[in-house]
Amino acid sequence: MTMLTFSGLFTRALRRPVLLGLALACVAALANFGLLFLSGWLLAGAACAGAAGLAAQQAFNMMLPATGVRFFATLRIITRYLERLVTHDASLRLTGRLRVWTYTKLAPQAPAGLTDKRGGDLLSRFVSDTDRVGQSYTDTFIPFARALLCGLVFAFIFGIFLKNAGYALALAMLICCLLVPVSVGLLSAPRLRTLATQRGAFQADLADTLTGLGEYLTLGASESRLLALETQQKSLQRTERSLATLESGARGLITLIGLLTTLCVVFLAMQAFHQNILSAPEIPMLALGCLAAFDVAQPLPAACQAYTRARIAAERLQAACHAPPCVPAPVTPPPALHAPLDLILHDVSFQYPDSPNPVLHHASLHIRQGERVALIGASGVGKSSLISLLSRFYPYQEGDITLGGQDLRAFSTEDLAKTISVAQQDFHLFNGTIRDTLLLADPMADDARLHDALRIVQLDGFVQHAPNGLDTLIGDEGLALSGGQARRLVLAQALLRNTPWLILDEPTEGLDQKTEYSLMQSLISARPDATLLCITHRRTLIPFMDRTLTLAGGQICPAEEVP
Ligand SMILES: Nc1ncnc2c1ncn2[C@@H]1O[C@H](COP(=O)(O)OP(=O)(O)OP(=O)(O)O)[C@@H](O)[C@H]1O
Repeated sequence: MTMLTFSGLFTRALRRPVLLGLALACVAALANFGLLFLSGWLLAGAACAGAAGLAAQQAFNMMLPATGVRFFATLRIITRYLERLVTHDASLRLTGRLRVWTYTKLAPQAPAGLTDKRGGDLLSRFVSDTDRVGQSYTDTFIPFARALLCGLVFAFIFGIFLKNAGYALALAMLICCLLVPVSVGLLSAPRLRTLATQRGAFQADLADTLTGLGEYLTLGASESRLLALETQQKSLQRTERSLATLESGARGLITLIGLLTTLCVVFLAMQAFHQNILSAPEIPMLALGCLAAFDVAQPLPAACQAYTRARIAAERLQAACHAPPCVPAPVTPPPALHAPLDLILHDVSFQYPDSPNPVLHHASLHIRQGERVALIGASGVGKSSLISLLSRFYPYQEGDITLGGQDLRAFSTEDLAKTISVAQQDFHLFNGTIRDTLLLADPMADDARLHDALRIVQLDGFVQHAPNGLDTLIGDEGLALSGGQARRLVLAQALLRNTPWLILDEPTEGLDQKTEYSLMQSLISARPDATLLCITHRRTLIPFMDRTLTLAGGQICPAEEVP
């Protein structure tokens, strides 16, 4: 069912290249058959003429069949090349479309809908599963369609020369093209399901291990982790070996059936020769043609396994992509925002999906445009969760939130990002240079603007002394930076976005008091008009704010009112 869904999605656009690929594959197979068929006749005919004396030698026309052999040999090479070109191009394009489709389904689920999914497994679905589904036409449809179409033609040609040989070939082809591959497919299916689960778990564990290698080393757990990965790798190899054994066993069986059929054809041809129905050169012609005919059946066991692999991959993709976004996308374009861009929460209640405890419980709040507000509260009370609500990462269950008088539900995360810049507490930095990191926030910013943002967050000195200035690499997750430097780089990104609202979650965590003071001073003088919501545990930031609110027990109230 899931494969059909994907077929419906993609075949229309790719029907032409897939059909062209199939036509080329059939021509290549027929050319291969013609080559051996004619070569058998030519060799035997030339030998017979040679043995029959000078007159027979001179009467034997070598030129025409030799030209035919050359023609088939050339045709086989050219059509095989073109078939690969066309089918690989089609399958790469299909994989590309599938990856775009997967992305468009996964992206709206982020971040809330992806918290229960493992990064390595998701990556494996995104890369390997899309690949398998994308290649299903070239790996499955084309080999099967070619085998059935060409099988019919081969049997028909044999039937022209010798009816019984045609029937024998048709029966053997039917066994090799349907019975053997389908049996392999059925026997492989449970193993392929196990393999998909094992591979997903292995890739997820491997990704986690590589990400947390430092932690494993410092915790002294690296050896046990490597041992666990090795055990997983071994069981993966065992499953793969059993699949390879099944596939090669089936290929062996097809070869055996091909040889037995050839013997049968030779036997029938000998009888026909004695009855003067066939000439002597036609016996090796039919024998070699019979061997060539089975070439199209050889890839079918692997094709059946490829089909099951693709079906499982399609199911895995559907499973990852089918979930609706945690926050439904607005159905109409976002309304225009007009000043004043006040933020008002009225009686808002929120709890995480599958969590019994509400984080916000009938909470209310009013922040006027241009205000600077600190939000404090005990750890785990829900301060960062409030940011997630304002970024539309999660839906709130009760109450209303408005920005500039407009309901927040009318905006998507991307719409809101045009008005609100957020520097998260748990940020992510991509591996790249300082310049790349900053340009993510404002791709049009010139060096002067980048340096200006770095100056405000007190990083200009560091960048000036860095070996490559703005082109210094920051490493994975900013590993080449200190915690405070990485946090300030994220702050610089938020500033570069130049939005009227700034929400900063613990912006000065990890900074000494002097740097913290300079940073806040230059931030406020650079953006005196910005509305600032600053979540902090640090009392040192409070003098920079107009007022302080406290979040406690799911409610937000002025700090002075907290008992
Ligand atoms: N994605 C999530 N799914 C379920 N529960 C969550 C999720 N994120 C946070 N929580 C829970 O929600 C509560 C509030 O967490 P939150 O991170 O908002 O607290 P906080 O006030 O920002 O804490 P801190 O000051 O330590 O950063 C916590 O009990 C936390 O366990």
